[in-house]
Amino acid sequence: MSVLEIDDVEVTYERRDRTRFRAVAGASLTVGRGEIVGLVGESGCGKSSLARAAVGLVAPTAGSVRFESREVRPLTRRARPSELTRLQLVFKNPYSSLNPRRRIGDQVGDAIAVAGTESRSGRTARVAELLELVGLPPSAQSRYPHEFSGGQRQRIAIARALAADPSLIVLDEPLASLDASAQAQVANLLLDLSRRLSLSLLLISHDLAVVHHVADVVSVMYLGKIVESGPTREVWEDPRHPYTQALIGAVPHPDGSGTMPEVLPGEVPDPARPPSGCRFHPRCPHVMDICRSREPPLEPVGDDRLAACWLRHPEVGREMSTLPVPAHPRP
Ligand SMILES: Nc1ncnc2c1ncn2[C@@H]1O[C@H](COP(=O)(O)OP(=O)(O)OP(=O)(O)O)[C@@H](O)[C@H]1O
Repeated sequence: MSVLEIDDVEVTYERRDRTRFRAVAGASLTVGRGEIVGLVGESGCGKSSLARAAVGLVAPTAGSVRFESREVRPLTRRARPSELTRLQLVFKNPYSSLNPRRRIGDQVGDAIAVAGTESRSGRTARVAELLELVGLPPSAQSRYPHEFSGGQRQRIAIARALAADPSLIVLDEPLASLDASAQAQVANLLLDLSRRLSLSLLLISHDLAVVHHVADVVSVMYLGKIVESGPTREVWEDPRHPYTQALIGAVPHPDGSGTMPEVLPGEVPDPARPPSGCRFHPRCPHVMDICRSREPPLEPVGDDRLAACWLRHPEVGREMSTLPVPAHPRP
């Protein structure tokens, strides 16, 4: 059963010069109960915008979002609707979401009080329990945010999200500001929490290696669209979209030898002026004529797998086995 259903969502912004553009141009994804779904793509592809639509922080201009079978309506200035308590968001920068002048115990306690998941008398014990769940000692309660490392602050942010007894946490680049060892620890913590609490996670990251380590299923986003999705292991082993191939090719090797030579030329185009046809065509090493004029549909390319690429289209594409797949690090 799905916890979150994002159906053909569009998110439109307006620039200062009044031009409107779609940062999310019709994206769908689902998160099953206890499942970890990764959403990957370069910076500017619309991942955060989709995440904000998923939790009701921005109103989609088209499409719908359902959480636990109920429509997610954009939040107003009033309190967060109670049906959204079990849907939590953890932001990119854990420091900015913590109050520097309040002790950690009080901040986690506040989150419990807001969610109403524990009576006043049971709150202190619950704070200690939540901190323990994220691997912090009870003594952390009496300390202030600046006394913690980036990885510990992210753990505190996760503890606050857990205070609401969520069924789903959306994490927007939770590891981006951390060093490699803290990244690995927090990634393992997320895996562990998801399993122990049957917690669903939507993990947003520009780093496919992180998603490969943690997520059961992955969706790859490019310039506002999902271009590939499927079980993470299969996508990692056998990517069907040239963009996914390039992202995998750009993952640094574990031996520290750095990224492969330029596999993804250029940058993500301005979403206000998306390329015609397939949005990826100006950067695609396999571009064909049709790619410049017609947008490829997101279609099944095997069990539980989807890709939006003319190369995969039975009537248009070549056989996928003829495509070179870049070497990538083995887990
Ligand atoms: N509030 C906003 N107003 C106008 N444009 C915005 C706004 N938020 C994001 N954008 C633009 O929308 C596009 C998608 O941004 P978004 O943050 O969703 O992408 P992303 O893939 O999460 O990238 P990043 O990791 O850099 O945040 C970008 O071109 C960005 O500049």
